[in-house]
Amino acid sequence: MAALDATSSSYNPVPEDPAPNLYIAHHATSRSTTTTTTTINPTDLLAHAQTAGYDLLTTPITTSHFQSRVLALLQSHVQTLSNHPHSSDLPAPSIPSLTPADTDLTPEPTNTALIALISPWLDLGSPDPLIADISHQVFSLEIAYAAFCGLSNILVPGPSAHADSLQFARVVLDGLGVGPYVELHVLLPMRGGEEVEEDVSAEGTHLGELVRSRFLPPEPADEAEEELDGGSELYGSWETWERIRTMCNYHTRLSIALELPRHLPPIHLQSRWYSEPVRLLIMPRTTFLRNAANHPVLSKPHQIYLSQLLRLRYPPWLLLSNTHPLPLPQTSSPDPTPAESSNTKKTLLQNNPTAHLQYLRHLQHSQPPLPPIERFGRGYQDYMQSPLQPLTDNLESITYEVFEKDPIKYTWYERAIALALVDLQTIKVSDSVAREGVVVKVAVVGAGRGPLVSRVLQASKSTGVKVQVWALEKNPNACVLLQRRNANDPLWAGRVEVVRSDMRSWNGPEQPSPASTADAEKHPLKLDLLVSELLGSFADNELSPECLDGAQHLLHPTHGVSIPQSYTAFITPLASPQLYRELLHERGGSSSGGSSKVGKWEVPYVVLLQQCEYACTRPRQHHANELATADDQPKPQPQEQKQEETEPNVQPTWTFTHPNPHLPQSPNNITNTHNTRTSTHTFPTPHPTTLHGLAGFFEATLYSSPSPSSTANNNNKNNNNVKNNSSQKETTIQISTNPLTQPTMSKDMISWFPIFFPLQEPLKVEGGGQVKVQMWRRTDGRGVWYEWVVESFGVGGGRVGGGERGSSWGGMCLM
Ligand SMILES: C[S@@+](CC[C@H](N)C(=O)[O-])C[C@H]1O[C@@H](n2cnc3c(N)ncnc32)[C@H](O)[C@@H]1O
Repeated sequence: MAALDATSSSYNPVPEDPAPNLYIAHHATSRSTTTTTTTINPTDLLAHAQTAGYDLLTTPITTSHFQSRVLALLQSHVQTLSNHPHSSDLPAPSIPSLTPADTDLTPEPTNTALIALISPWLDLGSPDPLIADISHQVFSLEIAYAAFCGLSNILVPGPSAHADSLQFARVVLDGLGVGPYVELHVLLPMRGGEEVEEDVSAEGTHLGELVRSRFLPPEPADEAEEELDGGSELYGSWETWERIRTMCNYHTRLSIALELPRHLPPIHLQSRWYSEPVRLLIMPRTTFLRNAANHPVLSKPHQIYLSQLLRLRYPPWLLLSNTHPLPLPQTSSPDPTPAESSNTKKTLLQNNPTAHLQYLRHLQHSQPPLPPIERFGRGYQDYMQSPLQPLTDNLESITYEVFEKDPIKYTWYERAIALALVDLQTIKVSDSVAREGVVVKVAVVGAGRGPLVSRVLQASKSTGVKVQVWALEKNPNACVLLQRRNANDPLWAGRVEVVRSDMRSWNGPEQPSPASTADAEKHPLKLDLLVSELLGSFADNELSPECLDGAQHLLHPTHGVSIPQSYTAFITPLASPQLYRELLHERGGSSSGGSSKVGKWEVPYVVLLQQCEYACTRPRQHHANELATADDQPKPQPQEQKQEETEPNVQPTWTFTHPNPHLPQSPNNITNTHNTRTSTHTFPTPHPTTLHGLAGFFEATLYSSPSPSSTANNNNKNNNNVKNNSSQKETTIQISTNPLTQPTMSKDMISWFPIFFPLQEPLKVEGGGQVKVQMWRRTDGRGVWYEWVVESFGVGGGRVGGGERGSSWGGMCLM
């Protein structure tokens, strides 16, 4: 069991569902307070923007006066170069410090609501060293002055078409060093080969136009080469970003300002950007359509994408770009005549200066409710926790309390128990032992505070099958509650025998009362049903196999049933720059913040995955457990719609079955080698990507009944995870965290978040290449750990990278 660490003080058990946070900025690419008006400075303009309903405002750092000064300096230098015999030896001119005429910014307390704009006429990453140098100097001056004035969010125009993106990245890295608190947001289009509107509308001379011809890269040699470029162009902008952030070593203060185009790119590319740190989302006027009433609206795909982004733990800020000038207060005029007044109303309707803003506010307040797992895990999205170790540690009551909030798990267990009770009764009745009414002997092993014990008693009541119940728990503190509950809970009514023991050392139920001693002597007391919930996010990672092996001898050898009967772990490659960045920069040397000796790369983490991408997809398949009727299908959530045609390629690793028919007898099983596992996987990778680890899930069969007609099933006609196909004569209750099967097996179950096996080095994979994964479950008889190796292969099959072995040996689960 592994979802929330409930001991965290920020855990809120009854989260409400307020509108998502949405900060909206007014952005004008040509805003220049000195050229449009001499009276309005950025501070006053911000006040007007906030009065109009905006939260934030963008502002240039320097003025057109500064631009003219830099251009004049550059031109004079170029002139000198042309007259100079050794022109290449001359250093680039130094840009003098800013003067009051060069900037309208002054330090003000309200400046935190301003987003500073690096001059769009710079050519950072220019192939011409002179232009690159001048641009770099201006860039540093602007960042330094913005930081001085208290503006910490800075929008940096992305590299121009001919720029060297590594040179650009080098400059950005320097910029991050200029101000210790500034956050740089690099402006990029979603699709490669597209220009952002910002560049198109930049005013004045762009330094890129002044690149000397000898520095321009050669034109593509022939058409074939052009075609080659065109093939990877779709991901071109993302690949530029990938180079920038790799060069900047996943800097925590570096993120993306993404421009949303009028036509969104394919869903796989949308998903890619979704997984990246997009902090600013630029919405030019052209992103909007007009509805029948001539109001600006977003297309359905834009709305869906925005909804996904708004559900993020830190939704991006929206920049409404070049929609309308800010409404400024008018100078007073005499009252209008009725005719004038009517005309004004019409004009306002047609040309409402905040229509786009109002529409976005409307979207903000009409978002669909969050699914239960997101509501439950709010604030924990992409937050990595070390898995629980309920075998070695004794859990707190509050942790059990959080488990017990699951709306699905316990109900599904009760249904499985009811099915098993009915089947076991049938078997025992047919057995000559039971002549005067059958009693099914049930032990809940690892009973915690007793919720599964209650479910056994409830199932007994609903099916009419008599039970004798033991509740075994090794946590002495939980045993106090179990005993108290047995005394006080009317359902328990003193009928439950509480046993404080490790299940592996329990010798089994006591002999029955003297009245039936003769019977007991003939038939040693064995359990009919063993109920446990020892599953971790990767199924077997909390040592359920080892614990249940140790209790297997308690079960009746021919008809004894374990709930769960089996469980399988699943994996898929994951791209998650956020998790990688956090591990790299924000975690100390160890997984638990410093006190433990375990390296932070040496443990798998339990994490509610959100801002990530399942990097390996395949065409959508029909899953065996999906129901035929569309009505029963869960309505797709916005995030799931990206899986309309493709789905994550999630593959099974290994399975454990209980009771294990092949369990070796002592002393062999002391070594535990029968519980080691190995799996090998190949994942075709359709699009270029960079992997940061593996995501793990599980599916468990709680109980699969051979009987087609069961009371439990008839009582639960509405449950959508019951396979009841009379031709197969099977009724199966399953739970799942696998994203492919969870919606049909156990939708809305919240007890388990996925597990994440990190890669210490991000692994690049070509579009059309393959990822090979090997996983091992290993043991030395003292503990259990995992090892994982991920390799990338190119389109031609050659090995591209990877191969380092990840291992959780240092943080192994002790047996
Ligand atoms: C995930 S909790 C489940 C508690 C409860 N059955 C429920 O579903 O809410 C697992 C419980 O098993 C107990 N446990 C784990 N290993 C055990 C062992 N070897 N013997 C007895 N109890 C064990 C833990 O102390 C913990 O209370």
